[in-house]
Amino acid sequence: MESVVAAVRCRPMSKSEIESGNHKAVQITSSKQVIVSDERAFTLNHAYSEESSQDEIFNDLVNPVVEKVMNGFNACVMAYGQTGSGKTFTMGTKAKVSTPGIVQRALNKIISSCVDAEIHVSFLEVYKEEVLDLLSLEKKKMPVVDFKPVGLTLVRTSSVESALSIMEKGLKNRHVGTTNANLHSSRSHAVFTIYFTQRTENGQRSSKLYLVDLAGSESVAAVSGDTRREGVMINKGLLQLGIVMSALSSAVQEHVPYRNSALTAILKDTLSPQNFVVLIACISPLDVDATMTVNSLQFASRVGSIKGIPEAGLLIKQRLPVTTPFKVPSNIKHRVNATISTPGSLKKIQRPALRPLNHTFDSPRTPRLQDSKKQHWPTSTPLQNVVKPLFADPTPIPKTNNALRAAKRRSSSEWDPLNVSTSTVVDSVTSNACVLHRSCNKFSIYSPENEKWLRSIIADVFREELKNLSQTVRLDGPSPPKQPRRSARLSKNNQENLSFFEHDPDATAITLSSPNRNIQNQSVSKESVCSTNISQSVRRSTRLSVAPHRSYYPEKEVPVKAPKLTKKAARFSTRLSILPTATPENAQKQLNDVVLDVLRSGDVKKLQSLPTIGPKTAVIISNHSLLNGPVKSFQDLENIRGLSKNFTKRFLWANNIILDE
Ligand SMILES: Nc1ncnc2c1ncn2[C@@H]1O[C@H](COP(=O)(O)OP(=O)(O)OP(=O)(O)O)[C@@H](O)[C@H]1O
Repeated sequence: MESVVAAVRCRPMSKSEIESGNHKAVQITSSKQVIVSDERAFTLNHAYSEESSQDEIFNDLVNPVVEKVMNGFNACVMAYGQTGSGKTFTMGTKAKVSTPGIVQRALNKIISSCVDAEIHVSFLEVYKEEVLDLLSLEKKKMPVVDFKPVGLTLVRTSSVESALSIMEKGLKNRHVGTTNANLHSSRSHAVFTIYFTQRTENGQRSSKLYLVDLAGSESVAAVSGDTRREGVMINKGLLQLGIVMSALSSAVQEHVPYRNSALTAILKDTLSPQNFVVLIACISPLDVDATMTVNSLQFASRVGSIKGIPEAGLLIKQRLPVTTPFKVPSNIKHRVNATISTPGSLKKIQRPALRPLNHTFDSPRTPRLQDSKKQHWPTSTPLQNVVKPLFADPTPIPKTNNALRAAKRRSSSEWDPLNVSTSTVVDSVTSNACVLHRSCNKFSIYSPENEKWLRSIIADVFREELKNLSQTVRLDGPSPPKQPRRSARLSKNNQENLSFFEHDPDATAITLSSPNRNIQNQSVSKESVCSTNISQSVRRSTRLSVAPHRSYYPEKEVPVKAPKLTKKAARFSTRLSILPTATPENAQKQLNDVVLDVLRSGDVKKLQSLPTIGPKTAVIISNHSLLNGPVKSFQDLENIRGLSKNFTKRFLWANNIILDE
């Protein structure tokens, strides 16, 4: 049996419809095909004509599903179609039906087949997007939490009669109205659920059978008021049901929007490929309903294309919890966390608990083996013998940059007795360790993976050994000259320089008069050198602040810059410079002559050097000189046109001109 079955059932025309002269537009051409208005053909799993009976529908479509429910599977049987197309008739969700529908037959089948099973029923409706419990007295609204109506009334039943009476009780609460197509039209989606529970040898088996009588899809264009609002909400629920079915039938796995409506939310349990779903599209045979018929058949075709693999409830319970790739099981969480370092902090390097073979190679910077582990190491190894000749290796160090740096490190840190670089020794020891490893296979002290840490260990060990060796050599034989501290060397040099200065100051002058230091010989004095020596006991910064080279270098004569004169002052100084040497007796006369000469020149620039003569006045005097010849005396200034009457008086006073009486 297929998990999703889509069938079509065409209702017969009523007497009134025949009398009114309606034409038939639907033809059931085979057990699976239906043709609408001789134009649209639909092929579904089953196609039932007007002559089909309730018994036939149940046996073909529902009976196999009921058997699956009794075997632990969930199932859903839905009647879908336009209003007045026979959904309620087919489902049997009507009180006092003349012909039992699917609900009655399913109850009869389940209750009569399984005596030892527990049967519960519930009945709810979805009206205007609200979920109402039809079996509660007050017809309470129920919130839907986690796709389940909270507080739904479940009634246990053991007989078909009691179950049907329960359903009829609920039907009294159902919203029913009148539409153009149906005098007793269902205005809500009704869901009658049969809960089947049976104890087996393997455990308890629970399953559900949803029997859904959907409200009729209808055009809301011709209606108004409450009916219109009801129609809008009904269509909304059906539209969302169609979207869910489309998502389920899609070849590409996509999000199924169960939450978009109350109807799809409460049917989520059963509307999935893991359950059995039977959709019966009820259609009207009338040609006037052809459009709605085509819509219903399209919906049924979509549902029929859903391919699923049903799973029994018991099997679902036994499935192991699925772990997503991002979810770390709690039992290994601490181990996973240990591998993730905090950003910004360095991961602590854990060295393996391996030690060099010679105990003299122990370094305080490397972990020590426990005694229990140490006893497995050989007491004497050839490593010591291999290493020893290295200290006497007279191979000269290649003067590369690295070698220079290594030499610098040696000179600054430790004495190197045989001029062997640390890196060379470490390289040699590492390679010898490799040789040793090959000869003693059971000790995996060296491998390409741990070469780095092995190098570091050997470097540490080598430094320690070098220290010990240098001490031994000092005890045994003459130790090499140890370089004194830099500060001591500097003070010694200064003392030497002092005595050198005392005995041969000229030689010092020659030394200091190198091209880099342009010093003159006579600048060096004994006093300055003495002051240098005295200052050795004070800080270097202090010594520098009173540096003796100040006395070596004579202070240069800084040329005195002349203050920048203003234009007027410059003119005045020019005028003074042209004054000849005068004596007190003829000074006034000479001044008068100089000023008069300037007036006679008629030069505009020279004229402006005189007080009270500005650019305009200079031009006036210059023009006058051009026209009438040079000015002969100071009195001529009174005759120059353009000058004020007081100009001559001001000019004479400003230029210290005193005329003879
Ligand atoms: N297969 C059928 N055989 C005989 N009569 C039928 C059949 N299907 C429907 N009818 C009759 O058609 C009328 C309308 O049917 P029904 O109430 O089931 O429609 P509906 O789809 O439920 O309408 P609504 O959506 O408005 O509730 C009823 O009187 C019913 O008896």
